[in-house]
Amino acid sequence: MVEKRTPIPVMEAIQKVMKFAKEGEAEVVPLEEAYGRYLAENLQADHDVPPFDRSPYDGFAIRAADSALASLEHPIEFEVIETIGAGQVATKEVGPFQAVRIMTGAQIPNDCDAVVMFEVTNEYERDGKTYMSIKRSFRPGDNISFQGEDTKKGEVLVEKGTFINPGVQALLATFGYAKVKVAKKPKIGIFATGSELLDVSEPLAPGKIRNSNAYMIQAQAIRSGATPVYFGKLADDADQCFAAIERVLHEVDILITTGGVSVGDYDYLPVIYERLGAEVLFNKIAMRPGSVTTVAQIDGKLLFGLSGNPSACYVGYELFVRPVIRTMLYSSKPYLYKTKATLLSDFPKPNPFTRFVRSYVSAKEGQLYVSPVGMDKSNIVTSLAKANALMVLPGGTRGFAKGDLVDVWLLENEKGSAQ
Ligand SMILES: Nc1nc2c(c(=O)[nH]1)N[C@H]1C(S)=C(S)[C@@H](COP(=O)(O)OP(=O)(O)OC[C@H]3O[C@@H](n4cnc5c(N)ncnc54)[C@H](O)[C@@H]3O)O[C@H]1N2
Ligand code: MOO
Ligand SMILES: [Mg+2]
Repeated sequence: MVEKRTPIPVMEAIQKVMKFAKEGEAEVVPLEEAYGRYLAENLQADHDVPPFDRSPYDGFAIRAADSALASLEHPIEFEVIETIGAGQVATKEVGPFQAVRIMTGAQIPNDCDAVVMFEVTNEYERDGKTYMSIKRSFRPGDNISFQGEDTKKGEVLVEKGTFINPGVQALLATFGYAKVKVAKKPKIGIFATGSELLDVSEPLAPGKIRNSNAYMIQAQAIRSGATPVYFGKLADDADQCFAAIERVLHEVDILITTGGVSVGDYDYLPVIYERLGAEVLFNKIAMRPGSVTTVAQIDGKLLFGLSGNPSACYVGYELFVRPVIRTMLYSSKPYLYKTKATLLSDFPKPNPFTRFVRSYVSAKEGQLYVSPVGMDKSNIVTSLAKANALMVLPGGTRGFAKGDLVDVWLLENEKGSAQ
């Protein structure tokens, strides 16, 4: 008799899995290799930026008070006593009506408190000395880029768990992080099960299909910040699958299998979990696709039995595996980024279960729009290539119409959501 499974709500299933999600380990990498990783500690400013008052322009540093009486009719003359570029510091004291020729980025000389851009000065030589004159007054602080105006010493600039993008990379360099503490990439073991599966390079044969899930999951693993370890494909043979899974389990942080989790004669994963002594957290979820997604744990290690159907497998990874990975990578927002978008076409299908429609979200004039990207069936593979979001249609709804505002979960957004 066919086993009767009781579906649980999606959110409940996610919570059951997340009970086993814990922070991973950290490692230190050279700054050059930090891009694309996740910070294992807060990035804190260990000095003010800029570290000294500096000139934002090429011009002349002056004592503002000397310019107080300058006007169109009465230009004020300054003697230029020195020239400094960025990286140099003034060596002379600046007295009344004296100026230092200063370049962008150079430290403001001690006695000066304003900078005059070249464009508003008149520069000339007289008796072997250099002078410049100005026709307006300046206030103390005019055209100065002040110490600490960018950031103050001690400020937390980027939090632990943040994806290191080129901007974070710049900050790491600014604060002298030649080596960066990042989250170690979790190792995700992958098996594709199914006697029908061909290798990518094999020609099609009757009844057979190429194994696409293994490559899709490897890419999803990398996208979520993990290292995939592909162990190959397994025929639908309980003993062979059990032996292979048992052999590699200790080598990885998480193990994913695809296929063989439903109620078919050759769906052996349920038997394998039992033989391993693993606790099955759930084996039926009130969602489409991916209703057969099964998750088990053994000594706290998670085993994800993703569906063999490509769309179901894809959605199963993003909903259940990704937040576990992101938690290991120290994120406080491990879930897909959630927002809302306006539906661009009717979606009349009723939704007995919560439906995750592979979709494309686009922005136009400040508004987000969403449209499904292909046939909405769990065995469809082509829609996945175009999807950048999952449109989430709650269970118990009777379909949606063009113009409705619907929930969308973004697949390619690094920020994530806290829940
Ligand atoms: N009587 C029932 N039958 C089915 C149920 C059910 O509740 N009662 N659930 C259906 C649903 S929903 C899904 S989803 C599938 C899940 O099947 P399995 O996870 O057991 O996966 P398989 O049987 O091994 O394969 C299903 C399908 O996917 C193809 N496949 C498998 N692996 C790959 C791969 N690596 N790359 C590409 N395609 C793959 C496979 O050839 C099958 O076509 O069960 C329904 N049945
Ligand atoms: O697991 Mo199935 O994807 O609900 O079609
Ligand atoms: Mg099956």
